[in-house]
Amino acid sequence: MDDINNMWCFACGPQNPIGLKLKFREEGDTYISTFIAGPEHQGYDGIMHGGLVSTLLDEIMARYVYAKGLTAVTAKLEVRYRQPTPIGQELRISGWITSQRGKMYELAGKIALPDGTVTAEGKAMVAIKGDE
Ligand SMILES: CCCCCCCCCCCC(=O)SCCNC(=O)CCNC(=O)[C@H](O)C(C)(C)COP(=O)(O)OP(=O)(O)OC[C@H]1O[C@@H](n2cnc3c(N)ncnc32)[C@H](O)[C@@H]1OP(=O)(O)O
Repeated sequence: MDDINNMWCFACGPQNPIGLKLKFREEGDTYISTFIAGPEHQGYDGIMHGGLVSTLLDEIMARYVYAKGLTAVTAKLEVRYRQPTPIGQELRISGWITSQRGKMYELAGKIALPDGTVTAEGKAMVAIKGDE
């Protein structure tokens, strides 16, 4: 999983022509990204496809562990779709660590609209690969 090939990550790889090209920053103990979905990301008209909503949550949580210098993979992902996630509005995607036991991190995440409405929430177990 070297970084050269990781440049093709569907969610964050800058070289992936059909990827989401997410960028990230850390605010306190929270990892943040933003995304505006287009019609190419929708399922039903005007609504982001649920699989891509879960991709955003998966990425913000697993990549936070990766950003801490660890090779991390998602072992379990749970998504609660609270209400439709619209296209054309800036989505704020955030993730944070809730616990750690050995090589397993537990994280939570959410997607919020500019007015603060939460459209989806996630929980993940993220495993560290190898001897890190
Ligand atoms: C610039 C570019 C950047 C690029 C940056 C890129 C960031 C990309 C982020 C994307 C994130 C992804 O989508 S990653 C892709 C999707 N995920 C994957 O492909 C992962 C596939 N699964 C695996 O590789 C494996 O199953 C692991 C590593 C998760 C676990 O395997 P393992 O290491 O052999 O561990 P194993 O012996 O099974 O279990 C060890 C302990 O963990 C527990 N455990 C294992 N799995 C689970 C589970 N799902 N839920 C609860 N507990 C679990 C076991 O009970 C055990 O506890 P005990 O008995 O010891 O107490």
